[in-house]
Amino acid sequence: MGPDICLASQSPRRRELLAALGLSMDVVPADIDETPWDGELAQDHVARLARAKAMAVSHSRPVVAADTVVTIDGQILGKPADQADYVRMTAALSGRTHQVMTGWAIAHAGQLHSGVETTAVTFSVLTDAMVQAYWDTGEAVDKAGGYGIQGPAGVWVRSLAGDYNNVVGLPTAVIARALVAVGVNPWGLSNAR
Ligand SMILES: Cc1cn([C@H]2C[C@H](O)[C@@H](COP(=O)(O)OP(=O)(O)OP(=O)(O)O)O2)c(=O)[nH]c1=O
Repeated sequence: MGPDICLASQSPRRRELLAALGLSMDVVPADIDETPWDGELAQDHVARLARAKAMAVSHSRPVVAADTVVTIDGQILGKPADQADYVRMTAALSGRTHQVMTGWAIAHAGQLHSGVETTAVTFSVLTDAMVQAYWDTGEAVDKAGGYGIQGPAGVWVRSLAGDYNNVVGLPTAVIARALVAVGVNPWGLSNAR
């Protein structure tokens, strides 16, 4: 019968989140340009990239893709280019509330289902020592906004509103509902709301 889904992502976090739901999958990363367009809003950006990733992969099973950014003051924070970029990002996030937006898309049988999920995260004030110590762990580089909530940077969080998994990279509750709609349903969920 083959796997339940195809995951169009190189992110180990996304693979783990979907595996934790009990889904089996083929992994076929989609390599697309992730540069925001001039003036592009964060929610439009993540929606566009998630759809592009899902459509870039062809597979007989539903193709799941996502894109995550951190946004604050109208700025899109992707993965830091270098340490100076990371320091700039953490300065913007320190002691304040930012939004983590994940665009998701499921391509199947010529149809595309997609959406954007937002989680609000409030950080404590970050000291220079905290920012340097976290950089030294090496965890900042491949993460939107320069932090991973699931690791040592979890201690920076004062409060969170929304889906925690969405911050890690996939809004699993919403994705599960969308998968049920395309016929993947290992959970016995009905389509009733
Ligand atoms: C904010 C935050 C981001 N992240 C990660 C999730 C994503 O992997 C990454 C954002 O980059 P993305 O471009 O969304 O994903 P990716 O490049 O890792 O994988 P692909 O494009 O193939 O799907 O940041 C965390 O792991 N924890 C966090 O708290």
